[in-house]
Amino acid sequence: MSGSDPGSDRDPDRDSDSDPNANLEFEFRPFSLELASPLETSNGTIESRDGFLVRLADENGVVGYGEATPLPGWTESRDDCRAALERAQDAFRAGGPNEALEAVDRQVAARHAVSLALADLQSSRHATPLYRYLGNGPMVGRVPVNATVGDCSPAETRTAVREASERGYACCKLKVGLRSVEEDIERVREARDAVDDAVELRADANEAWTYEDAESALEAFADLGVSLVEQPLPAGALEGHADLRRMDTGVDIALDEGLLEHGVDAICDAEAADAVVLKPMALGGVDVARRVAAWVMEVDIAPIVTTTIDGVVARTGAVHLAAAIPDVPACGLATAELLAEDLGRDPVLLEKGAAVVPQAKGLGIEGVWEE
Ligand SMILES: O=C(O)CCC(=O)c1ccccc1C(=O)O
Ligand SMILES: [Mg+2]
Repeated sequence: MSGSDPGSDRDPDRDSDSDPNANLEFEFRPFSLELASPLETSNGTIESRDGFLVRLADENGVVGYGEATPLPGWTESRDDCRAALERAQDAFRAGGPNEALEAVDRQVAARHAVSLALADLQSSRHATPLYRYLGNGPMVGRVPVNATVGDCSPAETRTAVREASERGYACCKLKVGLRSVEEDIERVREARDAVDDAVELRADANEAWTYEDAESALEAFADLGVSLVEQPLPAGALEGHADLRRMDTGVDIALDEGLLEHGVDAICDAEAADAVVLKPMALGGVDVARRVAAWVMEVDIAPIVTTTIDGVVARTGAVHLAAAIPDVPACGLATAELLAEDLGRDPVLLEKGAAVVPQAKGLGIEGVWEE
């Protein structure tokens, strides 16, 4: 974290006059959010998102919110997440923020919630929007976002991409890999045909393909002007992805599951990616994701921020993260519409293919706890 560390000067005899965190209240409670319609990916169908909302409050009434929305395969289980948050609560009361973060160090969704609540609280105290606290950078009005199109028929793909472009999206990401490569190529052909060439098309195979599948898909996708394919091969296949890059089709290779499995160093050494996908919920927080972004940008790998279809608290955190990254490419942040319900009012307006970044203090979230 680039801001001042909320717990570094903690006094063992916690004195509320000198330590603003001495009497912080730490609470959390469960929630369950249904999706508007299930999101089909080649790794399974997401039907609902169940997690925990965290709330910190200090004696002056300053509040910080965090969200832990575990997704099996990407994060710890819901049970492990709850147990970790219970430990964090105890550690918070006995020690302070640093002890709480330590208690959730290996549970990424729980760490996401605790670190986000602290960052929201701290940036609120400084009357700074979270993204400026994270990045120390300039004011940013909006970040570009992609529309997310789940697996569906070629005709439905055409309609979904056309509708997204009519709503102003300049980038659409199609989930692929559930159908044959031939049919996915057909879907991309329909998508390409449905919109102006200026609309960027991406695909996300979520590890579905063999090397041969990926070769044929990339060749066809290149002709259809697809800009990037996310995780064509299984996460373990670092060399395979490097080989796909060396085909030099013009289609960029992004690693998502592969980043979580291998980390930045191994990806750089293998020259396995043009871009990496940063999911704060799976990386352990927006602070961790911000550091990964800075690191990969130094070696010319593009950081793309996405959610795991999170509630409004985590989603807004991801918008702030994207706003803290200079010249961020289109990010997978238009996921609110995939949910049938939410934790509270959304402070992020989606307009013409961009997320309008909240400029209020902290996350800019209000009214998610009361109700
Ligand atoms: O990136 C997007 O457009 C939306 C997010 C998304 O695709 C996703 C959502 C949940 C779990 C995994 C993924 C993924 O990128 O693979
Ligand atoms: Mg992905």
